[in-house]
Amino acid sequence: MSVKVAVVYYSATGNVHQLAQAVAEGAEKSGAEVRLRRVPELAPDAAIDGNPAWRAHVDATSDSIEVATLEDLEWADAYALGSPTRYGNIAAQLKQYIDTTGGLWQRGVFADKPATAFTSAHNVHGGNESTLLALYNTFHHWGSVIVSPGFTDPSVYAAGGNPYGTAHPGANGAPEENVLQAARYQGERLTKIAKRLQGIATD
Ligand SMILES: Cc1cc2nc3c(=O)[nH]c(=O)nc-3n(C[C@H](O)[C@H](O)[C@H](O)COP(=O)(O)O)c2cc1C
Repeated sequence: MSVKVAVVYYSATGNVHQLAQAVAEGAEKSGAEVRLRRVPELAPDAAIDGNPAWRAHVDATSDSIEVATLEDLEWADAYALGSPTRYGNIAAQLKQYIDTTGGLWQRGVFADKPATAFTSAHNVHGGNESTLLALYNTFHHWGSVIVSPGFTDPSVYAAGGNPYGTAHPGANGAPEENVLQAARYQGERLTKIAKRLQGIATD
């Protein structure tokens, strides 16, 4: 018996996409069945075309990554949500998806399930933590069990020491191995806690 993890994210220029892949890898390595899903792009083409990196990422992932549905959340035993930091907050694309979950919430689909979050901003102090805490606000309402990394593994320190969740400063370029390793660890930890909550033996 394996736990099922939904990694659901929005990414405009690819940083959060890479973190999401790493979280998914970590969860899979720990024995989870994983669905890696992107939420729909809502921005108009005029905005996307104004940033070549944004257009390139949209085109690169439109066929290769499946779009998240509400059924993915119903299916999963655990959640990892990722968003770029937008003015210190969640990207509207991911928030729009979250704001369609009222029916699931009413049925208690999210209750008692572990959940975690990750982000990328441009700056080290550009609002990473406020974005993560904003995502955790949703988890409180869902009745989920928040599984932040804390300082429970050396990879957290090596990636800058953020106990709230993996946070990549995009000013440094694409996420490097230290940050990807912290994201993998976050996926592993989420899976471990999900197994414990389900009474599945784990270390
Ligand atoms: C509208 C907008 C708002 C942003 N707000 C912030 C911010 O508050 N702090 C920050 O450090 N970076 C900010 N950024 C930069 C992105 O968070 C950063 O480039 C991030 O790494 C993008 O992730 P992605 O490649 O997954 O799209 C903003 C970018 C845009 C387009």
